[in-house]
Amino acid sequence: MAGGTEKPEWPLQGQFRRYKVKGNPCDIRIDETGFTVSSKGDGASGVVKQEVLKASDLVGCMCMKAGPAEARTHLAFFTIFAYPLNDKGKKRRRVTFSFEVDKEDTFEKNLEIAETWRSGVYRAIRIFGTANPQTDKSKKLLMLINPNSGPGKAQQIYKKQVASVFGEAETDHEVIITERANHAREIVQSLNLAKYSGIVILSGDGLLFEVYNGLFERPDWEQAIQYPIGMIPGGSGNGLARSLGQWLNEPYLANPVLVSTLNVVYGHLSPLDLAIVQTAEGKRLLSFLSIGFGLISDIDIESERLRSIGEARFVAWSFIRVANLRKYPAKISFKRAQRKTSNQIPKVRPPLMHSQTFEEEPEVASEALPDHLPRSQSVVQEVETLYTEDGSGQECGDGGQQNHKRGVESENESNRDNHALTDDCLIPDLNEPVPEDWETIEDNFIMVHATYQSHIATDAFIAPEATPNDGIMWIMMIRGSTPKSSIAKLLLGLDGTHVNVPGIEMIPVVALRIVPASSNGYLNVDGEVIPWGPVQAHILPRRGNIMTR
Ligand SMILES: Nc1ncnc2c1ncn2[C@@H]1O[C@H](COP(=O)(O)OP(=O)(O)OP(=O)(O)O)[C@@H](O)[C@H]1O
Repeated sequence: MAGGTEKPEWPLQGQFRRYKVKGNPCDIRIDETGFTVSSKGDGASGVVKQEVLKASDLVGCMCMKAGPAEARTHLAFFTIFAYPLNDKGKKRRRVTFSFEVDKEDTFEKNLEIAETWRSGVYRAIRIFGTANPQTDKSKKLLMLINPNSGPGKAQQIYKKQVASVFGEAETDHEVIITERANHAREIVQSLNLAKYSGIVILSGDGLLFEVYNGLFERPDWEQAIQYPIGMIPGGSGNGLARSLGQWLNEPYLANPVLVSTLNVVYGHLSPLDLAIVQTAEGKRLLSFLSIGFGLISDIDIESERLRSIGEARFVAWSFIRVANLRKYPAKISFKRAQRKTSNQIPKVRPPLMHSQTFEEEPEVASEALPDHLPRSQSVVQEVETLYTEDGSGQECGDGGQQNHKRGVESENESNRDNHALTDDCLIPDLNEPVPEDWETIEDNFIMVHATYQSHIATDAFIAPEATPNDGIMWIMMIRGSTPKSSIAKLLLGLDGTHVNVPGIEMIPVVALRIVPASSNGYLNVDGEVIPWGPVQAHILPRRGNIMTR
């Protein structure tokens, strides 16, 4: 066994003293289920306290040497990092365990033992994850940060929250701060995808829309859109990150950034539904969130002027818009999905399993930790300096001077129609009549919004039954005849209960055509405006790959 006892391999068991914690040495063990530490109290009764961290809550392990204050220079140390749920399952918290390795006379030999434990921790993490494909850990991630997203805090979020978890998890990555609208799109259009294990967005949904459309515009788009994507919320519209939290039954709201960062460091890939949108000009766009017009779209677009207040902008603008309801004459056609019925209360998911910890871990403050050893691979990023793609350093804060630009009308002149799709066989061209098995509703509408994710924003739980990969677009439809009281109820709580409010129709579909009959309005795809006019979308079930736990 590691730690001075014989058998090296698996599971690892040993006895070590905890760094800077008084008391007897602890028995520790790492196996497929995770990490267990048993500590015996003083005295004859010697109550044994056991704590268990599930493998799925472990993120990494670091080996260290003694700091300058430590006289026993032959010691080595290892620290295990984990993010278990708290006892009520309402939040994830950081837990560290640091151990001294004092089995041998020399630092080098003790370090070897510490390294065995480090490998054991990563083995436990990997074994837990074998059921799902994972991102290729031998390559680095490309992280794109929009310094102007939402209230402009994305770089701060990276420095203060994301970089430390990436360091603990040895998640090698390269950061690019986007310099202007469409920068991310241009980067991914010509990116050597083989160089990276995936792309992580630290921003709002708008930057992911750019990335997906950059991938969609590549000649190899059919493979490119399957590229692993990670999403860490940093904008004012974070619908996908919130939807993933909902699906995974994570306590997302307690710490959205941590929960989403953990999705990235685990790097399991889950299939993600995407949709192809065809506009009247013959353009095709790739969408991962929603398409619609009317009330919610208007609120999303018009509240843009309040973006400095972050996600609260949607609520604030709702009050203004509901007082001045607009109605839009239009023809809505759709192919109904076979598998779901509409307007149901969502099923409650089983609670997550907890790691078994008896008390809040007395966290070892990072300054109290021994010195980190330089690692063989360059895996811990310097937090102060972010790296551009060519490797030249770029100080945080450089990239925020560009104006935030909305809309995709003019941005992609070169959007050539190279998407001769097998999937297009499903649906006719936009200027052809819809097939006979489609349904059509012609009316005045307060809104029509089709979403493939449960949330289109943190507070907008539009489609309670939607999961990221069920192959369904949920149309939420409100007709002009719906009483204002129903609309008010809806906007007071887009919390999933709205599906039972009279006048709110939820229709599961796989394809949708919108033909507006009014001269103007906002057509919204993933929070971006596209030109007002006929448009249709169809689902590409499970075509994307999103990083999840
Ligand atoms: N450096 C930059 N300066 C200005 N705009 C940028 C920059 N980088 C990216 N953008 C643009 O900002 C848009 C919105 O970004 P994002 O979605 O990340 O933030 P958001 O606050 O959530 O925005 P939204 O208003 O779309 O919800 C992106 O579509 C992108 O085109």
